[in-house]
Amino acid sequence: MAFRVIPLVDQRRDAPLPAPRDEDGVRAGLLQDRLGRPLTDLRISVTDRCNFRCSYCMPKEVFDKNHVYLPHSALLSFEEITRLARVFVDQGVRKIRLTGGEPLLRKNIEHLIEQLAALRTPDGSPLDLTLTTNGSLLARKAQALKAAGLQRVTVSLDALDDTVFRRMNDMDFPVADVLAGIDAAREAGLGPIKVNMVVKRGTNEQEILPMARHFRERHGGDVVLRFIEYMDVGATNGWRMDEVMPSADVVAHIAAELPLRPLEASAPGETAQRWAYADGRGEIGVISSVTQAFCRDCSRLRLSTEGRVYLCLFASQGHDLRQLLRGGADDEALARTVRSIWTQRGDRYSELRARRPADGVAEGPAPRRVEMSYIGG
Ligand SMILES: Nc1nc2c(ncn2[C@@H]2O[C@H](COP(=O)(O)OP(=O)(O)OP(=O)(O)O)[C@@H](O)[C@H]2O)c(=O)[nH]1
Ligand SMILES: C[S@@+](CC[C@H](N)C(=O)[O-])C[C@H]1O[C@@H](n2cnc3c(N)ncnc32)[C@H](O)[C@@H]1O
Ligand code: SF4
Ligand code: SF4
Repeated sequence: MAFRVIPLVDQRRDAPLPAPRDEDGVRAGLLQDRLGRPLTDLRISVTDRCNFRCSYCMPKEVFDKNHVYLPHSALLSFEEITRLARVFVDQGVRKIRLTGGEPLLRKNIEHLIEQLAALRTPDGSPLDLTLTTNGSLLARKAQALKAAGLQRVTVSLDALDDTVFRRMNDMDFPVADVLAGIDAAREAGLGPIKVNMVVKRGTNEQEILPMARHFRERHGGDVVLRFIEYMDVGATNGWRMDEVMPSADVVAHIAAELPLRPLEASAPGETAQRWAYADGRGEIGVISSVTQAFCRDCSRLRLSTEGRVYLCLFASQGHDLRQLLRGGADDEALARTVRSIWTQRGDRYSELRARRPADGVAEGPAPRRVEMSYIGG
């Protein structure tokens, strides 16, 4: 596989902040973008570092050689993150996901969780506060995360077999420790727990059925396993269409042994299509970002570790809020900027890519996209 080296500077190109506008895009009290999509979901990257080197995300050949990680001074502090989160919540955000990189590597992450858990929507409701983790530190941190106010976790796990797991994440880490993390999260009450498995054809598709059997037999309906199509996100993973296993194939593969029936979406804009086991013992989800794009309902905004706002996972430029924040902007100025950014948004990368199935790559945004570990997966 050929890897190109993308120096950090490419991740830091800024889109100019739009001139603040007001009222446009605010309909029925909801801030909407140019395609009528509300802003309800904020994903915050708390670190660009990780202790895994998943080939589809942070390939060792790039991230252990020429990659420059953010210096500590560039990172938003917990107070800065919370202040921005409050501004987003006032604009309609109802769900906050902490991610990265590996969010449990960020020192004292539970202090940030405490601050975010105290936020309330304008009608006084708590937020849906969650976190995505590779599970490596979860067994030891689950109780503290729960005590700090985290509601639930999503754990990434690509295989049950140690050899296949290592092939995916390029680290010598036992699957048993991730499974212990999932058990600890359940015991701590961090449910409903979701387990995300990226399927890479030729690498881990033989693990689909063992994973389905394991989670249904051990956890029944308490853990929802979701299969994710391998995406062409970032610029370093050497993505090829022939390594994508379409969700339809995953569903057919499982249903041949364990019959499935489709379920309704549980929330508008949900990334996963849900399927129930016909015998009632739990459900699975499939996230078909490549073969069945879901941009139409995309209500997600991403805040990078150093305070840049990205309107799409495949963006190549962000809007720098840290500069405004550290330049003394008050909350109303920040809110006006957020409204302007969102109301001018028209991103729908995956939909555009799907229209060009020949090579699977859209013309849309510039090819040098930011990495998922930086923007927040
Ligand atoms: N193309 C695309 N893929 C996404 C987007 N959001 C999430 N994904 C993919 O879906 C995977 C799972 O997303 P999660 O982080 O679990 O978020 P979620 O599905 O919104 O989470 P729940 O609230 O638990 O349903 C991610 O790791 C991505 O691979 C998105 O906006 N665009
Ligand atoms: C970037 S990681 C960050 C959080 C944490 N380190 C983890 O792995 O759960 C978030 C999610 O992105 C997914 N992901 C990363 N690269 C991907 C790709 N190329 N295609 C699909 N999903 C990807 C991972 O599987 C993981 O579930
Ligand atoms: S997917 Fe998560 S665990 Fe894997 S390299 Fe990316 S950030 Fe790390
Ligand atoms: S490709 Fe961009 S616009 Fe489409 S669902 Fe993903 S983040 Fe949203």
